[in-house]
Amino acid sequence: MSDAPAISVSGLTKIFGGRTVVDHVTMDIGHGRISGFLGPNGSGKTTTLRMICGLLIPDEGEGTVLGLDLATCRAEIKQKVGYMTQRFGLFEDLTIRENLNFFADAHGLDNKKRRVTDALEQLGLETRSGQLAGTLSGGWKQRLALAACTLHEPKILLLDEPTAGVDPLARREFWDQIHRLAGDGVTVLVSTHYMDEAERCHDIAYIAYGVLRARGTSEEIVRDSGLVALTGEGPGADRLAPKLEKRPGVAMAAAFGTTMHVCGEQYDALRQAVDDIAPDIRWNETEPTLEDVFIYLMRQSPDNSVSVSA
Ligand SMILES: Nc1ncnc2c1ncn2[C@@H]1O[C@H](COP(=O)(O)OP(=O)(O)OP(=O)(O)O)[C@@H](O)[C@H]1O
Repeated sequence: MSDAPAISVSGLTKIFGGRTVVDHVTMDIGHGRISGFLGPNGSGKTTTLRMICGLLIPDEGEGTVLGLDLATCRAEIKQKVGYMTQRFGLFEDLTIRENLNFFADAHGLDNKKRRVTDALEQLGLETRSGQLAGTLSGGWKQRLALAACTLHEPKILLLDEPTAGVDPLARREFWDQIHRLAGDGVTVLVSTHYMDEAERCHDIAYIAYGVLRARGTSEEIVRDSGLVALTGEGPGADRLAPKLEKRPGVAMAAAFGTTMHVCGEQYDALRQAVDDIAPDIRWNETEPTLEDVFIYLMRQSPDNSVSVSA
């Protein structure tokens, strides 16, 4: 395996109708890494994934995927990458096995029988291979979709919100599967809105309205944010958010159960604000969460997702 990153893009940009929806995104992803791709709706995650897998041509920027040039090798890249789109299309009135056979044929794969049998075994679906895909639960559908887009044994997997709307146990099992694939050397870039999933990634890229705002492990992202946080406990603590958010020094305030969680850029200013507003509440310093950082970054980023015409 070469030392070069599995995915390396620089200045990747996409413009739709005069609006820059991906704005000079630069990132590297190492082989066998699981990178989480997070950001508000409409921030350019899908568009970036499509450029990386060769489906969309960037308006600016360059990159390589498995050493192949994005500008000149799009056809080869498409063959080496597995891309699971949002609402990946399974045929509901075909059985599990028939769906897998279909995707194997669509890719023109050799050894179809072996590939489909292996996929069924990895999924634990051998005994149910004759079941109609339409009768599977949401979690199993997503696992079948993952099997369909890994039949050609891609070295890179791009997953676009693969577990949206799936229950926690099924999401956990799906992620076990992703970790197994990464253990076999597959590189994964996966978009998600779930914080628990972000924490299961080796590292994270956070994009807000086209601009990459943070990159690193979850610890690095929290540390680099420079945020500080306090948690308050006591009578009425959970109702203080509206008052606290108006105070200078308070970037965010939110109730968690009966406690109040506040964040700011400077400890002294944050402490002053909470002591002024709620001196009877017990305030303790806590670690900001990844979610705090993402909401903070999102609020600081100009929302370009709605075009305003004169
Ligand atoms: N083919 C297209 N033509 C015009 N605008 C587009 C096209 N595809 C995407 N967009 C716009 O580009 C922006 C980025 O969309 P994209 O789907 O990449 O965001 P996203 O981060 O994946 O969002 P979500 O989290 O909601 O899936 C959005 O404002 C979207 O409306």
